[in-house]
Amino acid sequence: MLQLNPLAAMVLAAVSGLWLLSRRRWKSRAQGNPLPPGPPSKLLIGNILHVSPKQPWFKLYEYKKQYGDLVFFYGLGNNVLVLNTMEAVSDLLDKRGNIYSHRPEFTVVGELMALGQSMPLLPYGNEWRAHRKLAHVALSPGAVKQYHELQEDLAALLNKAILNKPEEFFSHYIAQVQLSILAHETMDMIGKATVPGAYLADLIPICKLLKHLPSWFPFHKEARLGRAMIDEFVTKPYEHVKHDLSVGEAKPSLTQRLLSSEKVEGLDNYEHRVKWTAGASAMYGAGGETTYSTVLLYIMLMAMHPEIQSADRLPVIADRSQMPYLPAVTKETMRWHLILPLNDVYFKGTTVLPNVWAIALESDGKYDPESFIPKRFLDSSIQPIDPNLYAFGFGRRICPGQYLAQNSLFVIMANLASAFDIFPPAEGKIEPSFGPNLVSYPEPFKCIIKPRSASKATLVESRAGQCNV
Ligand code: HEM
Repeated sequence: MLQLNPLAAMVLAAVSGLWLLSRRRWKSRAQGNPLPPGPPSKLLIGNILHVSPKQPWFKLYEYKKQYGDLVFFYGLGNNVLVLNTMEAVSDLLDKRGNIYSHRPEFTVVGELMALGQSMPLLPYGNEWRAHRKLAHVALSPGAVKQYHELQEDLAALLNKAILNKPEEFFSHYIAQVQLSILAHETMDMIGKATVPGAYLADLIPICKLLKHLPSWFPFHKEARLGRAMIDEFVTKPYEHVKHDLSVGEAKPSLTQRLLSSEKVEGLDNYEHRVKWTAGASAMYGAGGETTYSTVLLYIMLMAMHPEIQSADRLPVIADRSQMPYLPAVTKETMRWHLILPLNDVYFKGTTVLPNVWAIALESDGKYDPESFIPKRFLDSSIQPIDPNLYAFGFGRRICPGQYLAQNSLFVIMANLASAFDIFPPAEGKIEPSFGPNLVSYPEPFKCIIKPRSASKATLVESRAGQCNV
């Protein structure tokens, strides 16, 4: 009898499986079944390879122009449905959120590195619900008020750091939110590993079997390292807050809020869940990546458009309703470059991808969609879609940190706008470019940041002196 070694058997099983799956789709199209259109396909590999794993949003935007509101990709055991309009996204992900709220499985980062226990990767179900309940306690619109003072202090300290060393603006914010080297490296590793298709085992379902290969295979080594980094990243800050609570010195934070408030009713395994909810939030947003990259993007856009900056005192979060121009600048910053351009859900074998990039670039009928023009959000003759409706995701998976993030963005941007003028670099000009990770933040760039006046500089110094952090 023919003896196959395990690897050859897996490869054979993979190829046969793919061939069968691909034939089914191929036949379905040939029989006129109503699959949405997509780029031309080939037997065995379908058309999935038209979705590049590197910054796929650019190509997907082109496909929208070519194939319309819904575009379908398949092959190598994957089905991907791309939704290109707000209507399509809202029909599926908001109105039918009960079925479109699963996540695709990530074998390497989710299972082998154990990140699958964090909220963003948890499947839709009881464990995920428990994490969302906890997140709601700490991050609901009412709960985030308790962080106002802290956020205002952090914005004031950022202003001071920039005043003292304006040329180091790129790293101040990281220092500000106390992202240690470990956190930064872990975030970078997670950011790379969670881009769809980063590992073969995630791109080709049958390759999930690769996880059964002996532990000396190189990708197992990489996974073990990743697992240890993630574990330390989640456990260390948690233990730190627990210690501070025990000696009565804990500062406001998600973990502090959840450990010091009444336990949420009906939740067992409380500490483990708190640790992972706070850890996941740290990883996904509060850790800084999302807010940090939006702030960097804002500085970059201000340097490219110095004509639109002005303000005359250091603002607080309560000022938001009296400052209509700044929210317009914030919205336009979020629209002009989405820092989380991919967020997908999973339903019965199909990954559903709201193409937020294409939605952001949808024409408002008046202003060029690719240009940075904040006044589009103040012009009553048009109704551009508010980026807050798509930048934070959709349906039941919508970002639980959005209220905290909106406050952070407002207070940081308002403080920067009030204290500094931001100009392009003395030599050359800024050519915007962005990293390839899940959070797509600006690549380092140079600009000139100067205090508006000597009195502004004094105000920045004295406000920073009153901080409690
Ligand atoms: C500008 C800042 C932010 C942006 C643009 C943003 C955007 C998003 C988006 C688009 C999603 C949905 C992702 C998906 O469906 O795959 C998401 C999910 C999430 N965000 Fe945020 N976020 C921001 C800040 C924050 C903050 C400050 C926190 C926590 C304090 C946070 C915690 C989370 C968590 C835990 C999830 C996963 C939710 C789930 O899967 O149920 N985010 N965010």
